[in-house]
Amino acid sequence: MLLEQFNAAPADQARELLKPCLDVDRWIDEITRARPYASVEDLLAAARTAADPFTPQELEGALSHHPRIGERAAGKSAEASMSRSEQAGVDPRDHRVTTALAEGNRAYEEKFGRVFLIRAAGRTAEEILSALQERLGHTPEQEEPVVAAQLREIAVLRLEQSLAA
Ligand SMILES: NC(=O)NC1=NC(=O)NC1=O
Repeated sequence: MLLEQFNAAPADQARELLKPCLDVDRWIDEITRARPYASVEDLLAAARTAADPFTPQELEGALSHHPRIGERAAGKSAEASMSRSEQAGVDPRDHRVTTALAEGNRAYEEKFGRVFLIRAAGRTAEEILSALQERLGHTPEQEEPVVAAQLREIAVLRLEQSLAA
């Protein structure tokens, strides 16, 4: 959908485009209500700051839509196909990488009680693994803003893609 269409669309269609980017109603509402946007950059800037900070409940809800790193999202939904392309840097046939990621994901989930989330697009498996190791050393308080920032980065990338589509 192009910017002009996004600006002019009925609110529920605008919301449908935003939801696979980041499933936080307050974020979707704020961006939808602030239409029309003069440029794609203005819209992406709004996406970077809307509904900031997220509540813990909003974070948990949004995280539930993201498959683990190294696990291919199944299905044909916009979300699943975007997730698969974002994780293109992780070769599921590279057992060293997939094993290390599986172990890191498990350790992270044990420590933080939620899935390890990272903006995977543009990152190699090695870069993801080193970020995972580094973040395993965080306290929950240190980690929460990092998770929120990664969710936003993914949301902005997905929104940019959806507007170009
Ligand atoms: N657990 C994750 O980090 N998942 C993901 N990161 C992305 O960039 N896309 C995903 O699906």
